Amino acid sequence: MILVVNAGSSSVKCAVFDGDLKRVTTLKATEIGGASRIGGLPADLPDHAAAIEAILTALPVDMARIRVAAHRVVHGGADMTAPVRIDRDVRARIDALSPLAPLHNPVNLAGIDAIAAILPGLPQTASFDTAFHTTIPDVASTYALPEAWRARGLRRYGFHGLSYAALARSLTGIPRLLACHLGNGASLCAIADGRSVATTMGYSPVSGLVMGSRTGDIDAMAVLRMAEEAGIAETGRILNHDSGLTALGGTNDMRRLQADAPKAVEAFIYWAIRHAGSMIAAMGGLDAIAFTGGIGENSAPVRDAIADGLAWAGRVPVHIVPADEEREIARDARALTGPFAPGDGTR
Ligand SMILES: Nc1ncnc2c1ncn2[C@@H]1O[C@H](COP(=O)(O)OP(=O)(O)O)[C@@H](O)[C@H]1O
Ligand SMILES: CC(=O)OP(=O)(O)O
Ligand SMILES: [Mg+2]
Repeated sequence: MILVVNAGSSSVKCAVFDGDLKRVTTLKATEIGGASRIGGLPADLPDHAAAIEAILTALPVDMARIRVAAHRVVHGGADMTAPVRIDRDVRARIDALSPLAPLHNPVNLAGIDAIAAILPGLPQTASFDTAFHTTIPDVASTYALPEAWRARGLRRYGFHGLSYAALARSLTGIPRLLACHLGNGASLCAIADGRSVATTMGYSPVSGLVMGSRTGDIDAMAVLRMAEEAGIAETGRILNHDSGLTALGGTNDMRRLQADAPKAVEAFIYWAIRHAGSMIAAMGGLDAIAFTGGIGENSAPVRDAIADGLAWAGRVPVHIVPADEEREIARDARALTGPFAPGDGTR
């Protein structure tokens, strides 16, 4: 069986799949380091390592039958564009990319290290959120910076790729699909004939849409002004943790915002529509819209407002697709570790 670890900034979702990619079980820890819960019940989880240990203890699965642990890693940089077996070199490269995805790569590594400590010797794989976007043409991924800076890897990468890959796998035959991953992190992707051709996030997951706690697009000079006054580290923290819906409406919880903070919801919807126009232009039109992620799957008012704001592009079918990053990660791990023999369970 395959153990999938999807570590987010404040949550960890673990899922177990069998060799046919059938989901055997799932367990999620939320609000790690705060009012933590596992499977909805209160639990004391000071950090991600504690959360993973508690999840593995609680999972109704014989750990001896786990053959590989497969991780979501948000930033793979310019080099890691396909799923890989994790070794010391890969671990170091994921670590080196942490400044580019400060809410994500460090907790992805915490997951990898926790598994190595709890299940020593178990093979581990990484699937990257950036990988789906390698099909984006250079014209769209290039920042207009001097060559010396572009050579250092400053370019648009794009994220939520595991979610988009799963979505594109389930919605086939759509020439120009606008995919909207609206969760705590939020992005849009122009998917033409199943391939990413444009996306709203860039060098890091901070750009594009207004998000739960990230600014979305902001003028580079405004960032420099902030860095001058607050310092680089504090500015990074503000842009990633204190901004977005949290800054405009006092919380990153869309349910509470819908009840209490209409201006914040309006900003979220307004920028989703504005950026969607850019995605539609990149595809030369629109044939369908797909929503996924916690907001995309659950908030009909947000979905309807975005679809209404795009009526000028034609009334097109709207799909709601449950985000299934975990199965995509399990699929990658299975491909890396080879076919599972019938009855194969031991390491
Ligand atoms: N019924 C709902 N209506 C509106 N928003 C919802 C609903 N359920 C969940 N959400 C929102 O989904 C967001 C979290 O999305 P999710 O994809 O679970 O996050 P993450 O990016 O951390 O995986 C939160 O803003 C939450 O309030
Ligand atoms: C890349 C990213 O933004 O992920 P999440 O939505 O899980 O924060
Ligand atoms: Mg998410």
